[in-house]
Amino acid sequence: MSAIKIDGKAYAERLRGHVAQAVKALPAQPGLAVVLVGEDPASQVYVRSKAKFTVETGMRSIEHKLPADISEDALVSLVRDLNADPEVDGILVQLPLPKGLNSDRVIEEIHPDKDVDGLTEASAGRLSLGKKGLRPCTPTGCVMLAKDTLGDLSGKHCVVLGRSILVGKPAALLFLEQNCTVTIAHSRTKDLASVCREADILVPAVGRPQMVQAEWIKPGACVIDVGINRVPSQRFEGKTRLVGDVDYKPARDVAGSITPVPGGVGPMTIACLLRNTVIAACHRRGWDVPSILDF
Ligand SMILES: NC(=O)C1=CN([C@@H]2O[C@H](COP(=O)(O)OP(=O)(O)OC[C@H]3O[C@@H](n4cnc5c(N)ncnc54)[C@H](OP(=O)(O)O)[C@@H]3O)[C@@H](O)[C@H]2O)C=CC1
Ligand SMILES: Nc1nc(=O)c2c([nH]1)NC[C@@H]1CN(c3ccc(C(=O)N[C@@H](CCC(=O)O)C(=O)O)cc3)C=[N+]21
Repeated sequence: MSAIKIDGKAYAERLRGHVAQAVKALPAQPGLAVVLVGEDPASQVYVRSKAKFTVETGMRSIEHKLPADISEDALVSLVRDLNADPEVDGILVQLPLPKGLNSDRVIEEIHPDKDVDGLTEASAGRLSLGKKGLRPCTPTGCVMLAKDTLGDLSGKHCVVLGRSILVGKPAALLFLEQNCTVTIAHSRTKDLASVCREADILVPAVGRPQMVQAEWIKPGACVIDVGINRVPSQRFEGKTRLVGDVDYKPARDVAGSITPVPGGVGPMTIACLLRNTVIAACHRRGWDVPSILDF
């Protein structure tokens, strides 16, 4: 039996359609500011597609591209200007920042009401306390795909592999919010294979190409592969290709459902960012959040 392929690309397209519909019904156009520091090629690709989809869904995209040698104070002062700008509803500072810039300090400057990445202390605190707030995009995308595939997640055992601030830790909290029984595994976990094999929902977010083997997967489990790893292509010399943290082909024979890479969680991250921008705009400007954005 081959696993159901969870089509994150199609789900993300649908979600962007809902965002566009929501935006049309608003009294004014939300704006998303993206700050890119330096010339990292992967970051440039992401920022370009964020801007493209922001415009496609009817919102305003405000892009700030800054040289890698910008001072931390200048960057902080840009974030403060964006906080004060009434036309800006969401602020995203693309990570990682070039060496020498303290990303903690810069992120902490973002006003929590505009924190569409969900990375400030205020947003993280609200998530961990179960209060309303902006939730991190990639973990939200993971929950959406799992719910779309499995329905109610109550009582399911979810194993999150990785505990980063951007992905693993918030993913664990969001699956907990769905009443899952959650295990967080990481580099010090003993016998990863057996821990993973307990999972009804397995969420690898480690950044190690094809680390998760078919034998680590409980037959029938739902696998949400967050990893995005660029490796040399075997077919074309000098070219690269994207692979996840899961050894996809053999895993397909064991899992009940699985996200591909590319075309899985990646596109969901951007769609959730757009959704967060609408939610932020509604909260800030005193509008009701359109119910079409519920999931
Ligand atoms: N699809 C998307 O939209 C996104 C994808 N990503 C991708 O997700 C992956 C993870 O990203 P991110 O969380 O930022 O990465 P980090 O490097 O910040 O975190 C990796 C986590 O994996 C754990 N880990 C590393 N090696 C092992 C190992 N051998 N065994 C067990 N655990 C291990 C680390 O454990 P410890 O804490 O103990 O060191 C850490 O908690 C990357 O491939 C990244 O590209 C990231 C963001 C968005
Ligand atoms: N402040 C901040 N917030 C982030 O959310 C953030 C960040 N910094 N830095 C980098 C990571 C990574 N990330 C991705 C977004 C989209 C895809 C994506 O769309 N991937 C496509 C493929 C894209 C390709 O072909 O390269 C897919 O998986 O199908 C991947 C990864 C967001 N991140």
